Amino acid sequence: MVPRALTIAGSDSGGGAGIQADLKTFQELGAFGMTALTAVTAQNTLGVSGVWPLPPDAVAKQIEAVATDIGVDAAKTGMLFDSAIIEAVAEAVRRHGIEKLVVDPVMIAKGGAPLLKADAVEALRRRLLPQALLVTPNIPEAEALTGLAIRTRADMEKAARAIVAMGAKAVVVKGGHGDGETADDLFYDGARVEVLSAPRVATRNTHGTGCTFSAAVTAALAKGEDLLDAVRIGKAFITAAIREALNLGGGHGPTNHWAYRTKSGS
Ligand SMILES: Nc1ncnc2c1ncn2[C@@H]1O[C@H](COP(=O)(O)OP(=O)(O)OP(=O)(O)O)[C@@H](O)[C@H]1O
Ligand SMILES: Cc1ncc(COP(=O)(O)O)c(N)n1
Repeated sequence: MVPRALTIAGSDSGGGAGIQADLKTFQELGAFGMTALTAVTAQNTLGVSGVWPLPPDAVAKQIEAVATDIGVDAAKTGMLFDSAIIEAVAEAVRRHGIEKLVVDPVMIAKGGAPLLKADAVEALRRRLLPQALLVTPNIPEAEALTGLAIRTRADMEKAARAIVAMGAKAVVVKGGHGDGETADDLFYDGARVEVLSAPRVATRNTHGTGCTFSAAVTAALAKGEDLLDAVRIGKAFITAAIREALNLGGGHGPTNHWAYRTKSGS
């Protein structure tokens, strides 16, 4: 069988984040990529200059179209923009029995532009987290979801436990926003805590790191990997992509989606 992966996310015209990052990542890992677009953004390495959300119905219809014909082995969500789109996605995921769901709770772009309305955090928490196999917040997103302040490893673990208590089966609290020697992510599935660590790369070219990581995990899940192995593959994929990040544009350049395939053995 061909592994089939769906991304439910926004478009980044700059190609480094959003559905563009997701499709490139799916392709690199040998999964057939499909999309349900939630919003169009005008965006480059310098920031976001426009956001146009799609009607919630249009998002639900795209999910229905692919799920009822091609089939979905695993799916991820990225930018969802508002609570009406979140409701439509949650309902479509439920109706089509998509069990391997990775929720990347995208809230704010690297340049500071909001990609989720402030009043939609509650819908994310209430409607989508209970359906998630894995949630992948960065530290500010984990703080927004839990109301906790996160400064230490113990804080990350506390937030991870709170997110699993909201109904998600597992969580990775990503440590990319820290400033230590290593970029450490904390995995928790209700039973075990695992820290995934990689050397921190000194680069400003980190546009789309979160999208790329969650897409790699989703592709690995579509291929039948178990959850922790899929997260390990995601970590190896994003580490290679950041190590070989592309110096494009005048701001935060994109990660390199082909680095895992071409460089990870070297
Ligand atoms: N400079 C870095 N060096 C190595 N790994 C990094 C670096 N920055 C982020 N990572 C890793 O990249 C992955 C994504 O984490 P990050 O915290 O950047 O996500 P994010 O903030 O959601 O991304 P985005 O800003 O694209 O939404 C994590 O595995 C994190 O540890
Ligand atoms: C459409 C879209 N989705 C997600 C992100 C987050 O990525 P980043 O925080 O790296 O800018 C983005 N910038 N644009």
